[in-house]
This record gives sequence, C-alpha cells and structure tokens, in this order.
Amino acid sequence: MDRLRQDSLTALGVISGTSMDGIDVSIVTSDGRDAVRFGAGASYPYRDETRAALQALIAQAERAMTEPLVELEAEVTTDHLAAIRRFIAEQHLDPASIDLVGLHGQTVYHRPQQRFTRQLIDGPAIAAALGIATVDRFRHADVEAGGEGAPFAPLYHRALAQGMEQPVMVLNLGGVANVTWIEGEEVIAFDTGPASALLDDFVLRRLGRPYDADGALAASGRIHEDLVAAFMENPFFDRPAPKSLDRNEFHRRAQIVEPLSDADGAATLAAFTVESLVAALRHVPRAPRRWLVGGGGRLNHHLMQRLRTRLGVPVEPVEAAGWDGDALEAQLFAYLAIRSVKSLPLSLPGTTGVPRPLTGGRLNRA
Ligand SMILES: Nc1ncnc2c1ncn2[C@@H]1O[C@H](COP(=O)(O)OP(=O)(O)OP(=O)(O)O)[C@@H](O)[C@H]1O
Ligand SMILES: CC(=O)N[C@H]1[C@@H]2OC[C@@H](O2)[C@@H](O)[C@@H]1O[C@H](C)C(=O)O
Repeated sequence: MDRLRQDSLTALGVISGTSMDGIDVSIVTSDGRDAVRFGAGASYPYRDETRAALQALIAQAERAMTEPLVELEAEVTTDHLAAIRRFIAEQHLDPASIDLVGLHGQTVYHRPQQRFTRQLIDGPAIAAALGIATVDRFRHADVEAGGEGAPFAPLYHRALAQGMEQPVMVLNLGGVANVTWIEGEEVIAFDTGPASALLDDFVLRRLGRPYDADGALAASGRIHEDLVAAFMENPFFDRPAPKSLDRNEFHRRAQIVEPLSDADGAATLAAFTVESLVAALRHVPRAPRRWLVGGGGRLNHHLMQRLRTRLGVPVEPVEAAGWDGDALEAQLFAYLAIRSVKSLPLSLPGTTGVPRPLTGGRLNRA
C-alpha cells in the first residue's frame, strides 16, 4: 500500500527563514487536521560560503526572477541535506519511520503582486538522496492563484490553539513579523511589518554584530518619536489583511535613522516594529486577550517589554502554551507537507487572500 495514504503520517519539516541564520528541522506526526504531535527541533548553520552567496544574491534579489541560480540552489540543497542527515542521526530516528519531508527552502525573492515567489531548494534531489518522498514549492500555487503566498503558519497555529483562551494572537518575530488571529475556526493572518530585519541590518552595519542581543542596545537608547511617526505613515499599515512583505521592503524608509547614534537608532527601529504590531489591531475583529510570540525576536527582552506596555494584555513566548518557539516554523512545513499529500488546503481567503481554500506543494516521490 502507498504509505502516503495512511491517516496519520510522520514528516520532517525543514525551513531556512528570511534571516538566513540557519536551517531548522523538526518532526511532526499528524492526520493533517487537529491531531498534532511534535517532537524535537534543531537548527544547523549554513556553511559560510553558502550564506555569503545568499547574502550577495539578496542584495540584488530581483536576479532570482530571471536567473536559474543552479549553483546556488545546489549549495543550499547540499546544506539542507546535511542538516536533515544530522537531525536523523542526532535524534536516533529510523529513516524508515519517516513518511515525508516538507522542504520550504530559502526564500530569495517574493513578489506576489507579480505572481512570483522563489524558494531555493531541489526537492527531487533530496527525495532521491534520502529515499523519502519530499514536498516543496508550498507557496507557488497560492501566488499563481492571486494569493499573497504568505503567511502559511495560520492553519498550523489554529490546530495548536484549539481549546485555548481566545481570541489569541500568535506573533512570529523573525526577519519580518507576521500574526495569526484565531477565534474558534475563524483565522485571520498577515505580515505586519519588520520584526528584526531592520534592527539586525543596523547593528551589523554599525557594530558588526548579527543582532541586538536581548535588545540591550535598543533599551539603552532614546526613541525618536517623530521618526517613528514618519515610518508609520506608510499606507501598508492601513491596508486590510491579507498582505505580505518581502524582507527588504522597508529598507529605504529605515534610512531615516542614519543620523542617530547607535543606541537611539536601535531604540527607534525597535519602536517601528512595536508600532507596526500595534497597528495590526486595526485589522482584526476583536482585540486578542493574549499574544503568543514565536521566532528569535521573542528573546529580545526590550521588544517584548515594550509590546506588553503598548498592548496592555499578556505577551508571552509561545513556550507559555507548551509550544516550541524555535521549532514552530519547521514543524509548520512538516504539517503542511502532510496536508499537501492529503490535498487539504494550505491557505484560505483569510490567510493569504487566495480566492478559495487552496492546497499546494509539489510531491517528489523517492
Ligand atoms: N538573544 C536574542 N536577542 C535578541 N534578538 C534575538 C536573539 N536571538 C535571536 N534574535 C533575533 O531573532 C532573529 C532570528 O529569528 P528567526 O530565526 O525566527 O528568524 P527567521 O525565521 O530567519 O525569519 P522569518 O521568520 O522572517 O523567516 C535574529 O536575526 C535576531 O534578530
Ligand atoms: C515568502 C516568505 O518566505 N515569507 C516568510 C517570511 O518570514 C516570516 C514572514 O515572512 C512569513 O510571511 C513567511 O514565513 C512564515 C513561515 C509563513 O509563511 O507563515
């Protein structure tokens, strides 16, 4: 019998997020609906050469629309394969117990308005190398049908949030910030603005550090409210959901902090992030009673504290609900791979603006 026809499937999920800090791998067993059991997660860095090549491409990311990028995709794929093999070994998994691998790949260019999205990953090559079926190209069908192609986390959040005090807002603080508002079966999701991308780039440029650890630099600075207000004038914040962002969309605008000191610049950029999250309340039917925060930005104490002050409701890391914040996105692509082989929707009108609930993903048999 075709093992992919079983009711419950076990899948690995693999993603490298927009901050390109590494490849996250996790494992989920699910029926593709509300029954979800997740295991450990782990993260493996790209080789320095791969990361440098990706960063060089991102600097002129529109090349991803026309160029095949064969070599770079092969490098990314090699690193993904190494990460998966290490995960299987470290977790003492029997490869024969894994039905499927969901491969998000590395987003290098996302322009839903032009019905274009590109994630570097060679799913067929990984299926052949592992002898396990893979699913890749999760966002393509959505974008082709006129959806935003992101965010895709909402259906997984909804599955995890069953039985919880609602409405609840799940916030992912990665490079870009995205939220999922959940009340019962109702789910609304959208990208809200920058999470850490602007702040990361700023501290890298100024201090040569990859990020503002714990938000210490931002906490020591003064917020220039006039610049925050200028940033918030962007019509994006008033646009109703669904909406999605490319990592670099606010970069030019963020240059308004260039005249500031390191600390004030960081404080002001962190305040941009917080205000763009407050603005998210314009686009949900009722204010959430609780915010659960995933992504690396939940470790930024300064951001979390400021969010609590501005939102006036509990803002907690997702661990408070028993979820694994480091592994959530990898679990997501395991869960979506399972939904994909069952032809269940991956996105809804309320999550990506796709005209009707839509499945997606490309199945690559081993
Ligand atoms: N200790 C810390 N203090 C402050 N910020 C941190 C800390 N650890 C991680 N971060 C932030 O989290 C970011 C990485 O978050 P994450 O791994 O969730 O992003 P991503 O998944 O690559 O992005 P996206 O979700 O947009 O695809 C770092 O770039 C940094 O800004
Ligand atoms: C195109 C793309 O890769 N988007 C990512 C990115 O990182 C965060 C945010 O921007 C979100 O829209 C999305 O990822 C998550 C996993 C999602 O689709 O839900």
